[in-house]
Order: sequence, then C-alpha cells, then structure tokens
Amino acid sequence: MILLLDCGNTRLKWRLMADGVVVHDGGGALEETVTFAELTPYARKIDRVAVSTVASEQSRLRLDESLATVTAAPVRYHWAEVSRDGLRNSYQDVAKMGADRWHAMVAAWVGARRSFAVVDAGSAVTIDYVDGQGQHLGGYILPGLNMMRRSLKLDAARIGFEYDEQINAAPGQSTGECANHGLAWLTESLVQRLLGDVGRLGLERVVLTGGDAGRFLSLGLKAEHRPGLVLEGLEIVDLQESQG
Ligand SMILES: Nc1ncnc2c1ncn2[C@@H]1O[C@H](COP(=O)(O)OP(=O)(O)O)[C@@H](O)[C@H]1O
Ligand SMILES: CC(C)(COP(=O)(O)O)[C@@H](O)C(=O)NCCC(=O)O
Ligand SMILES: [K+]
Repeated sequence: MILLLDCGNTRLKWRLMADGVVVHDGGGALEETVTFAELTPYARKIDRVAVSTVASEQSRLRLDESLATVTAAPVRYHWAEVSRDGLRNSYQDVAKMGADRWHAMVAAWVGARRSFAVVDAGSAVTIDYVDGQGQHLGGYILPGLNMMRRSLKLDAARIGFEYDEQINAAPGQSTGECANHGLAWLTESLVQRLLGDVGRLGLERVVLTGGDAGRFLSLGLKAEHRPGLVLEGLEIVDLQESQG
C-alpha cells in the first residue's frame, strides 16, 4: 500500500492506495498533532509514503515524527518539477513553486492532455493556466477566505463581524453584511475574470479543488470539482518515480 499526503497550510489530507484503488481517505487540521490513529489497522501494509507539502519546515519535521509512529516505510517528498509527462513548468526556479500547485497541474494534465485552468481554493487561492501543448502559461496566488476574514478583523479597528457562511454578494447594509458580502462579491468577481481569461486564452476546461471550492461553485464557477486533485497528481508522480 502507498500512503499519499497533501500537507497544506491549513489542513493535512491523506489517502491510502492499494494497487491504484483508494482504500482510505482522511485528513485533519495541520496544527493538531496528527496521530494517523485511523491508519493503524493498515500500518503494516504501508510500503512507502509520498508527501506533497507546502507547510513550514517545522511542520514537515513534525510530520516525519508522526509518520514514524505509524510506519517504518520510507517517506519520500515530491516537489515541483521542471516537467512531467509533457507538462512544462514556466518557473525559472521550480523549487520556489508550491508542490501542491505542481501536483494539481499534473493531475489535471495527465490522462487528458488538454488545456485547462486549475483553481485551488485553500489557505491561499492559486490559479494556474496550462495550454494544449502542456506549457504552463503562469498563474496567480491570492489570499484565501480565512486569510481575508482575519485581515479585515485584525487590521481594521472598527470592523468587527461574525463570519457568515451564507453566500450573498448583494450590497451590504451593516458592517457584517458589508464584510461577508464583500468577500462573496470579490470571489464572484474573481470567477468572472477567470472565465474571461479562460475564453481569451482558449482554455478547454476549468478544474477546481481546495477546501473552499464550494464557494467558487456557488458564486458561478463552472468547473470539474476534484477534491483530491493534489493527491491524484502526487500519486502519478510517485508511481512514475517508483517505476524508474
Ligand atoms: N474541515 C475543515 N477544516 C478547516 N478548514 C476547512 C474544512 N473544510 C473546509 N475548510 C475550508 O477550507 C480551507 C482550507 O482548504 P484546504 O484546501 O484544506 O487548505 P490547504 O490546502 O491550504 O491546507 C479553509 O480556509 C476553510 O475555509
Ligand atoms: C500558494 C501556496 C501557499 C498555496 O498553498 P495552500 O493554500 O494549499 O496552503 C503554496 O502553493 C505555496 O507555498 N507556494 C509557494 C510559492 C509559489 O508557488 O510561487
Ligand atoms: K492546497
């Protein structure tokens, strides 16, 4: 069995695979000491662990320690690459690109080999464009929902409001409405610009992942919603690397 881990800045998502079949999906908040207790029944069958991480080095070391309590299997970290299977990175220094962005692009590219935009609505929101020849055209990094909520609350003295999960982009008529509706209005505007870019660049599809994907769908984004996209890309890379 292979244990795949997608470690973001908010949540750790994991997936246990056996011969290409998903045996177990799990996850939890990054700051909790991840125990992987639910993996114990499978621990002895784990042959290797593959990790895609964008968290801090401290989190990475803590993850190594947690994993060592579950399995003695080798742990391999996979980072962003120059190219993979015809997909080509536009970064001059690929080591600087978040592994999650690269693995999301690998998953969207391999098996389809058609142009796309990929949106990962996580702690930060990332958007990447890839043309029909597999060339990464570039992308964007934006603050995620909770980042924006926190900065409004912490950086503006008179903006106190309760988060409202209800999505409404109509003009607000109170501080809470102006803040909550403002965040929805901003995402709705982002969706419109994204769809404009997709049309202008002639991209054939939009692939969406991340914990806040539902908000993008509610605010008008038409996309293939693939919650495990990063894990899917990590699995492709790990398999190709293990086959040498
Ligand atoms: N169970 C959850 N715990 C924390 N955040 C969640 C959860 N489910 C959805 N979210 C939302 O998803 C976002 C984190 O998405 P995720 O893609 O897991 O982030 P990352 O990959 O950056 O760790 C949070 O900002 C939050 O709004
Ligand atoms: C932009 C990100 C923080 C998004 O990660 P996440 O929201 O999943 O925690 C991550 O892709 C990252 O750390 N990128 C490094 C900078 C770059 O990609 O250029
Ligand atoms: K992510």
